[in-house]
Formats: sequence, structure tokens, C-alpha cells
Amino acid sequence: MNKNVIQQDYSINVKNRQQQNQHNSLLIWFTGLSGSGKSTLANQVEVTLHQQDLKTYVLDGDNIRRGLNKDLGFTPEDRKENLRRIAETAKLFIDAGVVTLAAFISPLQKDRDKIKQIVGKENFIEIYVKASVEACEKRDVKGLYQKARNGEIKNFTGISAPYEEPENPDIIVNSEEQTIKESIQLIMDKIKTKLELPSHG
Ligand SMILES: Nc1ncnc2c1ncn2[C@@H]1O[C@H](COP(=O)(O)OS(=O)(=O)O)[C@@H](OP(=O)(O)O)[C@H]1O
Ligand SMILES: Nc1ncnc2c1ncn2[C@@H]1O[C@H](COP(=O)(O)OP(=O)(O)O)[C@@H](O)[C@H]1O
Repeated sequence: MNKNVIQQDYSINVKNRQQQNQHNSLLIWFTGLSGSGKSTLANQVEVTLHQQDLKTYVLDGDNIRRGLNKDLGFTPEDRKENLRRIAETAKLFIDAGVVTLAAFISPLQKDRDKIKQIVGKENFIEIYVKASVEACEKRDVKGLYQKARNGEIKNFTGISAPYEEPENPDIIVNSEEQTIKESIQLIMDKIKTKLELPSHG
């Protein structure tokens, strides 16, 4: 970092914003294979929080890769940079007082550790959306597994690129064994205390 770039402080800080919103800000990070259910669950958790008047925003793999990170692909280096930029973006959202949900494959433990370090461990909840490659391939929501099997897509997670299961996730939901409703309930129970919702119960 350039030593001539100095942090500028403003009168209104994250605590002021959280007080006004009447809830904490937090990064709720969903990791798992393509098709495991990250976007589905992030969407439903956001709907639930939004209905309770919380300020929310979802950062999603496909959407970010069509904009901010459209210069990046799926090599290990590009995934690392993709996730670093997303973590820095999420940090701004947390500072803005927003409950931020992120749905990214984020396949490597070292990259997920870095995200936690960037946003601060007190602001980070890691949810492992567990589902086997077989189940995700059977769903093949976007037809990408078939393309990966045909060799049309290289470095495809679960087929030709690794996925490391999280070492110590805060929450595990198994989308082969639990219904969407059960998973949402489990996630809501866990995040409620972290969000400190004084007027929301
Ligand atoms: N090679 C390869 N491997 C994995 N995924 C691929 C690939 N090519 C395209 N896609 C699509 O990109 C989405 C994953 O992007 P992410 O930013 O979440 O990936 S990563 O965290 O940087 O690993 C992923 O979205 P999800 O299916 O929602 O996970 C895919 O739609
Ligand atoms: N228990 C479950 N939890 C989440 N998704 C499920 C579950 N059962 C079936 N699905 C389906 O699996 C698919 C997951 O796709 P998606 O949410 O796009 O995954 P990802 O974002 O991880 O790529 C959706 O079509 C969803 O309806």
C-alpha cells in the first residue's frame, strides 16, 4: 500500500448507521459447488430479512462476474482476485450498515480465510451449502456440468477444478437432505443473535 495514501475519517461511522437501522451489519457467506443451492438460499434469507425491515443486499457470482469482475476467469489466480475484490466490496457494504449476503463457490480454504481476514471475523458468517457433485450434476441448473464433461468448459469446480470443504463453517446446510424451508430456519436462528435486532425481536 502507498504510504502517502492516508485513511480519511468521516463524522458518521458504521455504529451510527447501525443504530439508525436498528440492526448490526454482517457478511453472510454461502460457499458450495455450482448448483448446490447458494443463490436459492441467499435469496430466501434476503426475502426473510427484508420482510423484517432490515437493510440487505446480495452479491452473487454470476452477477459480479458480468460487471465488476468481467475481466476475470476461473484459473486459481483469477478466482483469488475475484474473491479479494468481492471481500473488499462486502467490507464497504458492512461499513454502510447493510446485511450483506454473498453466494460464491469460493472453493479454496486459503481464499475463504482471506475474505474473513479482510472483513473481520466478527462480521463474517460462513455457510457451507453441502451437496455432492453427483447431486449438483443431476440438477445441472444451467447445463454447465454437461459442458464441463464435454470439455467445453475448463477448470470447472467439482469436475476439473478442486472444491475444498470448509474446515470450520459456522453453519452447514445439506441441500440433499434438508428442505429449503428447513435450511432457512436453521440459518435465521443462527444469525438472529449476531444481528442484535432490538426492535425486531
Ligand atoms: N469453470 C467454472 N467453474 C465454476 N463455475 C463456473 C465456471 N464457468 C462458469 N461458471 C459460472 O460461474 C459461477 C461461479 O462464479 P464464482 O465467482 O462464484 O466462482 S469462484 O468463487 O471464483 O470460484 C457459477 O455460478 P453458480 O452455479 O451460481 O455457482 C457458474 O454459473
Ligand atoms: N434443499 C435445497 N436447498 C437449496 N436448493 C435446492 C434444494 N433442493 C433443491 N434445490 C434446487 O437446486 C438448485 C440450486 O441452484 P442454485 O441456487 O442456482 O445453486 P448455486 O447458486 O449454488 O449454483 C435450484 O434449482 C433449487 O431449487
